[in-house]
Amino acid sequence: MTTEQPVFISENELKQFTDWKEILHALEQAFLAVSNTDKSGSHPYSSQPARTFVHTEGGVLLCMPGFVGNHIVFKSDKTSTPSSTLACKLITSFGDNPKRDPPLPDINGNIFLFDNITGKLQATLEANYITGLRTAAASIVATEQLFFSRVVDKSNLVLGIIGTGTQGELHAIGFLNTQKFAKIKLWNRTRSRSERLMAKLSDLVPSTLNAEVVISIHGSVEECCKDCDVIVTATSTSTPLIFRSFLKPDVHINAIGAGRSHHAELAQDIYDQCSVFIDYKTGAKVELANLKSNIVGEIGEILLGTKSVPANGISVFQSIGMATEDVTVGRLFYEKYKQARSD
Ligand SMILES: NC(=O)C1=CN([C@@H]2O[C@H](COP(=O)(O)OP(=O)(O)OC[C@H]3O[C@@H](n4cnc5c(N)ncnc54)[C@H](O)[C@@H]3O)[C@@H](O)[C@H]2O)C=CC1
Ligand SMILES: O=C(O)C1=NCCCC1
Repeated sequence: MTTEQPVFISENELKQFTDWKEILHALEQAFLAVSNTDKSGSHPYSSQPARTFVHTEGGVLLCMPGFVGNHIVFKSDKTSTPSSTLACKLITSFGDNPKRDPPLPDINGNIFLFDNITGKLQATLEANYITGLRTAAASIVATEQLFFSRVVDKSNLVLGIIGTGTQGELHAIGFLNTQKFAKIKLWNRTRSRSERLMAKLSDLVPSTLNAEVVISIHGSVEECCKDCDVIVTATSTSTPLIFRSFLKPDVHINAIGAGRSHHAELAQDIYDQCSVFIDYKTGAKVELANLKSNIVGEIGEILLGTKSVPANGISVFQSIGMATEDVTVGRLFYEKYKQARSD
């Protein structure tokens, strides 16, 4: 039996292993795993309860356990045999943190990876950066399925980012690295935060798929959403920021922010008319219980071919965030860490 001690993998170590293609693959595996009910086939499968919340005076602690069986860790390794991974993310959200001196992130978390045979802890991974990456990758996979699959003319597409905090930033970077856009439009409640992101993106752009992209900052949500084909909302607002009249008829929205509820960013007149897809039904039963809209299905059901994509109209990916995403992405980063150590 192994006597090895668990390793701790810091944010700085993790950053050098970022590979968007592999992360998108890990997300596809997570989506497939939650929607697949057949353990005997070739697809991954999962065990994942709804996450639990512990509320305190200052914030909330989320406990996110998950297991994914029969998943392929590396897309690029054609010979890799399927793996099974057990993990639990513990993550806090303390809304006053950004106002502290020095400021702290609102969200702070760690992923605990366990040996699938013995149940022993193998690794603790700092999870602020991974949470941002996997949330952005979930939106990118959802956008590929719900938007790019139904769009004929892919030239001159416009992406809008509403909320340029940690999640907004990683979404912008993820989309720049994986999809073609002619323009990226930014809005944030505090303009200086959009300016900071614009400067960062301008430095990154030459090394991405989008060397010619035009980036702009907007003074109102309405102006930012105008002409957008794809929108990301990544704010902690508790009241709606986007109304139907701001939108193109076939826009796709990734709504990821979680203020008082997970569906506060979009007005009811959008939910009255759109097709909503989610990450997992088990979580939606709890966290989207008050959402009045047409929830068509899970992204994994599209990937499995058991649900089809509406040909037109507004599509919304209502991202809750789920443990299986942290399971497959956490395992990918752990394997990359081990490879780097053995080189
Ligand atoms: N769906 C998912 O899987 C995940 C969702 N989240 C949620 O995404 C949201 C953003 O998270 P981070 O970027 O990490 O936080 P952050 O603190 O870096 O950014 C928060 C953003 O929300 C904006 N904001 C806050 N209150 C607002 C209001 N009333 N009106 C307009 N804008 C407002 C801020 O200006 C800032 O741009 C949070 O609600 C968080 O809980 C975070 C991680 C995963
Ligand atoms: O999925 C996650 O991770 C989170 N979702 C909501 C806010 C905290 C982190």
